Amino acid sequence: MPYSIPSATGLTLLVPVSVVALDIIRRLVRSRRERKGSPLPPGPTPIPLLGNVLSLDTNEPWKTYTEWKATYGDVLYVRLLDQEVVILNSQSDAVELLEKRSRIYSDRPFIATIEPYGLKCAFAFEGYGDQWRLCRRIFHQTFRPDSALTFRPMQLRRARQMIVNMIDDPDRYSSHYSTFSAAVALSAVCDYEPRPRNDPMVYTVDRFVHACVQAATPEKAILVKTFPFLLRIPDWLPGSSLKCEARSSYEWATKTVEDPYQYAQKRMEASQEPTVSMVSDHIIRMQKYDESNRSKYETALKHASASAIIASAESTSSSIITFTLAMVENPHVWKRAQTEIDAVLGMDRLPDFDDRPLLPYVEAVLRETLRWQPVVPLGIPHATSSSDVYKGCYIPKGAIVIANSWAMSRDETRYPNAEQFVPERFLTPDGELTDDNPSSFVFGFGRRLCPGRHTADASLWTSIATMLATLEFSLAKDAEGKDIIFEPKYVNGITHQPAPFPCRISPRSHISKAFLERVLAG
Ligand code: HEM
Repeated sequence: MPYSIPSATGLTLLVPVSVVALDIIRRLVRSRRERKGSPLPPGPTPIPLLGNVLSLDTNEPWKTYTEWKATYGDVLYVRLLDQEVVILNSQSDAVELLEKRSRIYSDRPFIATIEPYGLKCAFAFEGYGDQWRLCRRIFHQTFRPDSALTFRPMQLRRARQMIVNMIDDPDRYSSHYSTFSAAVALSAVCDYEPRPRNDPMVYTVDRFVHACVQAATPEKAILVKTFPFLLRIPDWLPGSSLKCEARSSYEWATKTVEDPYQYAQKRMEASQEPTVSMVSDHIIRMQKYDESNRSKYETALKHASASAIIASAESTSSSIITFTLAMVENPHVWKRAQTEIDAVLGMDRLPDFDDRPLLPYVEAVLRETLRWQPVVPLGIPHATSSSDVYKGCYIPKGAIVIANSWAMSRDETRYPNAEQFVPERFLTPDGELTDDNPSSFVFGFGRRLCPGRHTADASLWTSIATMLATLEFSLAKDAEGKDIIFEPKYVNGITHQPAPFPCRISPRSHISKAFLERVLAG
């Protein structure tokens, strides 16, 4: 065979690949030494260096992990290059480890895309330390259950405003959901009232979320982790698209952090009256700190505010899109919900939070929406801060630990025909609600449990109940009046939501824009 001199490109690739390979071997040897013979949890056989990367569906990894559950069980171990990952497929194991042993399981892993995509501003990705604690404390003061109750009138008003927008421009339903979801957070964070449509602050948040959300998973970060130079190559070289995407995401992140903060600051300066919002409350508290602590506090406040805005905008609107898809596919569900609503409320008023206990079927629709397509199917990955032994298996220090909500939602013994949208599964034969609530797994576990869940629950209930009371959902029609049948597609990343689909959303016969405007006015 003729001897060939490696090309410049070959050499350029050879160096980083060799460094990565040596690092993987070094870590694997160290991990084996530390285990002292204890087995790792069962899992698919990894191939040298790459581990299980090639057997994984990186677009919907939750499905692969759920399939592997059938062979390897509820707690399984996979390796993605050198990264050790433990998947928890059952709620009981997630509670056992992430809640009962939360001292070990509350860190976050290094994900190579977080920093370059500007996601460092979200404390959801912050390691388990003082900065995270401060952000979470600031966040909690605004979003804890009793404070979150004060948002309810605003949530009702925004949900009703959303219906006016839907009647005006039903085809842009997804944009109306984004406006509603961001409006709730922006109001709590900086007392900002977005315009009903085309609001600049909502636009910024939307752009940032779209730019970063698909990149922020350990499975998708593999490329950047393996070839970090991809973030440094010149714009004109092939392969620079990733760097450009990251740069654009970073720019939107900066605006998402700064704009709400500056808005609140300016309002405080301009207003004679004290303004009430997360940012203004903490700007006042901050005055008592010295210069260096104040700067730390200011960063934490900005991160707590950005986290609320990003998390609320993305997860709430994804859930409402999921609900819409379920209604279009299952018209008998919205019809049954409307019968319940009309019987309790009559036809001349809209649902209020006081009606909630009287509407068990609407509640079951909300629970089934959360279960059917969990919007954060793998939660946000946890990481171990020390090694552990669970059910006789060794869990390494630094392992990523994932609570697979998707697998929990597909548990056929708990949810028969799990792929179907069946709210009745949450009702007894007498029509009472059962004790089963998917909120017990879709919001995560332990010290990292979603701190926005009370606000999320109220936003989702009010939007779903108001939509059910006022709208009808059906398939869109083509030019010849035939139903447009479609196969749902999903946009996947750290979240999972239906991609836009054709549908017809129209007001019920007794609902008009004038009626809604009267309700809003009065
Ligand atoms: C349907 C709606 C929502 C779902 C399904 C959801 C789900 C989750 C999940 C699974 C986590 C990770 C928990 C863990 O690590 O174990 C999380 C974290 C978080 N969520 Fe939510 N969430 C929702 C809405 C919201 C809203 C509306 C807000 C803000 C108001 C919010 C703020 C946060 C924050 C700040 C974290 C990071 C917590 C930390 O790392 O300490 N979420 N959420």
